[in-house]
Amino acid sequence: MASKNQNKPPSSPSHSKYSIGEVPLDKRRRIGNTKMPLNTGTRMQSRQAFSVVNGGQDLPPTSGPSNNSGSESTVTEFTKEDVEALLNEKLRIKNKFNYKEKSEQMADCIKRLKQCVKWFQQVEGNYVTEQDKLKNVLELAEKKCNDMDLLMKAKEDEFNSIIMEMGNNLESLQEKFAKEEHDKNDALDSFAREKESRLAAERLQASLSEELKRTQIDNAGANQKIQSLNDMYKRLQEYNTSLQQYNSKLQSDVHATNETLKRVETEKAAVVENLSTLRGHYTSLQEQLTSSRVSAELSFDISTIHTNFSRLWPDLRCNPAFLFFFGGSLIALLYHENIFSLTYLHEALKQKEALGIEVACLRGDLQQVRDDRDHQLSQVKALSAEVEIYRESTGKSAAMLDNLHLKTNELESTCLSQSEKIRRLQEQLGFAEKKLQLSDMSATETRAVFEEQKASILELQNRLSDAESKIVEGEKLRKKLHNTILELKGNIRVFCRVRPFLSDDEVGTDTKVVSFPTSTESLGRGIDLTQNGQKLSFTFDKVFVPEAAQEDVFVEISQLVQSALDGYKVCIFAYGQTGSGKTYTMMGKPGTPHQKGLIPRSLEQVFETRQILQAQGWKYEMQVSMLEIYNETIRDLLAPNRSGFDASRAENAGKQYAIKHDANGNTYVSDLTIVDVRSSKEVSYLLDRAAQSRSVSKTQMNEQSSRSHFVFTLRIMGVNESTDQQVQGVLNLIDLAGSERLSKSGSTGDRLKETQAINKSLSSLSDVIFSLAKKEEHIPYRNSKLTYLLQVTDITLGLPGNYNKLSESTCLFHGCLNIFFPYLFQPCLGGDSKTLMFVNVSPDPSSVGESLCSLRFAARVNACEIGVPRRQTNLRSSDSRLSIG
Ligand SMILES: Nc1ncnc2c1ncn2[C@@H]1O[C@H](COP(=O)(O)OP(=O)(O)OP(=O)(O)O)[C@@H](O)[C@H]1O
Repeated sequence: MASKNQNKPPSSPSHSKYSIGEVPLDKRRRIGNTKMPLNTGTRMQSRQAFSVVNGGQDLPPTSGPSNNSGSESTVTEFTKEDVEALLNEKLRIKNKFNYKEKSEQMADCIKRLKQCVKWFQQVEGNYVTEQDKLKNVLELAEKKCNDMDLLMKAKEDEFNSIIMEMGNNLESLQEKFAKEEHDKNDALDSFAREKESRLAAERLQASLSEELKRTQIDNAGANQKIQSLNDMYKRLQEYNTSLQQYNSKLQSDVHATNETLKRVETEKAAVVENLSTLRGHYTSLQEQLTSSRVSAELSFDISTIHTNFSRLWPDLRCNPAFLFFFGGSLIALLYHENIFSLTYLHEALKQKEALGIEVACLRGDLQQVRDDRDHQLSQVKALSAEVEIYRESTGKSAAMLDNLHLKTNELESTCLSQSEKIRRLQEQLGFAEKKLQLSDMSATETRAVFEEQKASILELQNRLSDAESKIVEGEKLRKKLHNTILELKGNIRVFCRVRPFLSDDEVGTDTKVVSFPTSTESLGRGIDLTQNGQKLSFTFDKVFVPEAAQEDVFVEISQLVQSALDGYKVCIFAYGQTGSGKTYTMMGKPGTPHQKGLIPRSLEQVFETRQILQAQGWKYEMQVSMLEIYNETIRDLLAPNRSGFDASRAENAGKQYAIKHDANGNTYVSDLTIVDVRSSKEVSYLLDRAAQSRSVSKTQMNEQSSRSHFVFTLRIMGVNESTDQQVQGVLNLIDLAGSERLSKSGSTGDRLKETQAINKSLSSLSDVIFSLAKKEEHIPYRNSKLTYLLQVTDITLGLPGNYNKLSESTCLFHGCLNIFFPYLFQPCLGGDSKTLMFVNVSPDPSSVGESLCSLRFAARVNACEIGVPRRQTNLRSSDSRLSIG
């Protein structure tokens, strides 16, 4: 700028000249916008002074007002031309020997030179004050920055605790919600059951009512039947009674008839006896008559007797006793009065006739009696038959009666049972109605409880959504803070890890080459290396002592892994001498889960966090690729049927695995296998496969030395359904091949070639990093496959819109399907990525030289700033295509 001004014509001093106080103005603005005070009045004055010095020829008249003119304390400003003019000024003396004029001119010149020196001193003083001020400002800014850092940490802790609390709240709310849901379901179930039972009870009630009606009708019919049966029974009883009365009458008649019959029999017997006696008497009397016909007088008497007798006869002839008595008396009389009977013979004959008549009468009577008797007997027989019939009919009627009784009893019992049944049914109906009422009440209660629960669920859901939105907000804030902190820490960070002594290391050496400072400032961050008695100190972001466990190391990088899920490109690589523990740090020790390295732990965290973020609406898709760079050749470690080192060569012979560019300037590796993964187990399986395929061999320094750079890439694509946000993060985990000195390794042949390739690529890596740090225009990424790949490690799909196609096809053969697609890559090292370098160091004194080289390299990397990380987020576009970061 100064030279530019020098070329301008002196006629326009306002353009060509500038005040020295103004020159650093731009600079000052750059430093901190703190303006130096410009004394315009003083400047004008000095210009006037100069015009005086220059004889008023060079400078135009000042346009501004002149302040403090003539003041001794004012300082005149000088331009470069002024100074040069002053220095080149020659004395204009006409007379060489006019010493007075000469001395005057010289004094004037000295005066102006003094003014110039004074002005320079003042400018310098201004610079010093400005510098001090700037220093103060810088200190203040640093202090502010530190305060901010502390504040950020405190805020982060606070937010972490809030997030945890919210997480706990969410969990408890979710539990509560689940419980409420469960209760609600129970209530709904019981409500449905109650409803069902109510319906069943109603159905039962209806059927019971119908049955009751039927039974009532049956009952009415049965009652009518009973009534009619009762009537019939009564009638039958009456009939029975009448039959019994008739029977008893008949029996009494039979009895009376039997009595009469007996009496008649007795009378008959007596009459028969009398008759026989009378016959005897008659015979004797006939004899007597024959003999005593003589006596006529007797006839008279007999006739008298006969007359008397006849007179009496109508009264007595019906009396058998009289007849008997009369006959006997008569016979006795006749007998006793035999002597006198002749007299009365006639009368006797008359009497005899009368008796004959009487006998005839008696016979008639007897016949009559006999007839009566026969009649009576027939009557008795008829009665007996009737009785018999009656008895039979009585028996029948009894049977009928019994039947009737039985039937009545049956009917009564049926009636009773039906009454009982009706009673029971009525009871059941009452119960059912009560139950119905109860179930109605409980249904109402359940409904009320259900409504309450619904309200509380709604409230809980609202609270849950509030809590969720708070969590989302908190999560956003956490991410922001987390990434601000990471950015403040620097986007390339260096961790140093010292491995423990191994059995193969030099033992018995008294000198410990690696030590760790214990001062508060360097604790956990410093490492001292002693070489040839000289202690060299290094400071990194973190230094892990040999005793540090894998878990301790992972804790320190877990936040970086989280960044990959938040949509950042993250690159973690292990650098160091061969056998210093790079593979152990990245992969861990196979077969010992507690010694697993950062890669498996990172994947576990990624998948665990994915699970947690799912609750916030995030859905992630992950893709994995693994490759190695061996002797400047890319090898696909997930290529199909790749089981061993040699096999891979044959298998992948046809594959290009070339890093290419497309028309958009994107770079991709062709033919690389990408596998969709859904769990850390799947990735572990792939890692095992890759480990088996890696180029490993025994060296003097390491039993199992990795002869290649191993690049593990996990591409994370996240979509938040609720916020329509998308993130694309990349996690690159790289186990570099170990650096080694050719002299020390003693490699020859293929091993020598390997070692040379490794060393070349590592030196290219350091070149790239330092070029980035220096912000050079040209970054020599292309000097090695490793740097070219690190520049382009963010694997994305080559063809927009192919993602869905790939997902579909990979899902079909999910697991270990190999798909040969071109994949795009974006800058990883530098650009907008977050990079962490592990420098692995061996404590072995024989490796001190190598360790020093590694630490120096790491220290230089630590001092670099290689870009500002940028998060790859998008709002989902309508065609749901994932954007490429
Ligand atoms: N922190 C550690 N704790 C226990 N053992 C370790 C640790 N670091 C490394 N080792 C052991 O040291 C040996 C060499 O480690 P490793 O193979 O990881 O080195 P490397 O740097 O990967 O070597 P190379 O570059 O040759 O592959 C292994 O046997 C490993 O188990």
